[in-house]
Amino acid sequence: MIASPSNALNGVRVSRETSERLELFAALFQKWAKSINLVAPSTLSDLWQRHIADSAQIFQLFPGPKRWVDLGSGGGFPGIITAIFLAELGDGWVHLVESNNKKAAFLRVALNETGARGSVHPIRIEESVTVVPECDAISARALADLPLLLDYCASWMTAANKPRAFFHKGRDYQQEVDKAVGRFQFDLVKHRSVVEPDSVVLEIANLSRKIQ
Ligand SMILES: C[S@@+](CC[C@H](N)C(=O)[O-])C[C@H]1O[C@@H](n2cnc3c(N)ncnc32)[C@H](O)[C@@H]1O
Repeated sequence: MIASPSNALNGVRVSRETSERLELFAALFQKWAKSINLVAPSTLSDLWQRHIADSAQIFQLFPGPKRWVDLGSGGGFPGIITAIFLAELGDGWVHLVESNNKKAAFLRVALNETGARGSVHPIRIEESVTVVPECDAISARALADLPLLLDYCASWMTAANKPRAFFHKGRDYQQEVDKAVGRFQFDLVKHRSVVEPDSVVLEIANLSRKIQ
């Protein structure tokens, strides 16, 4: 095992193969970001820390082969990074749901060129449950507030296999949790972000809707 290319993965050790895939993805991302707005341009100079390391922590929280759904994947965070980690294991799969056609095209190229394990669904999240009927884990970053995320995920998360969800959230996450508990019951683990001191990753399991 070697350190990541720029030592920017906050102590996460990755194999040479994964490191090379991440580097390839970073180069593709920089190239495409010039013509498509994949992330806020002001964050491009900090791609490794702000986006790749931030995304890598999701797979570290729930490692191993799994069927993932990444909602609103945008430029691939965290879905493509999870799919790159899975490539080394040769098992597991990430379904990337992204309704913007240009971003979906980029995601396809990124999967093909890095050999990551996933597929792109250029559709609305609201339609994706019929396309991806079962999963073990769900991720989403910078997509919606927690109540709406739980609405998006409810069909998967109330299935018998009880998937878990992992959501990046900023410092105001508690207000979103308070709003969500009005409508849902769930188990919650707050993981402090390894990248942003005030941010967290919310891990949610055993979701059910409260009877109103
Ligand atoms: C703010 S971006 C975040 C992208 C990425 N997750 C990240 O953290 O960089 C939100 C993305 O979700 C997509 N999106 C928003 N609502 C959606 C929906 N209902 N169905 C599918 N994609 C959606 C947008 O096109 C956009 O690319």
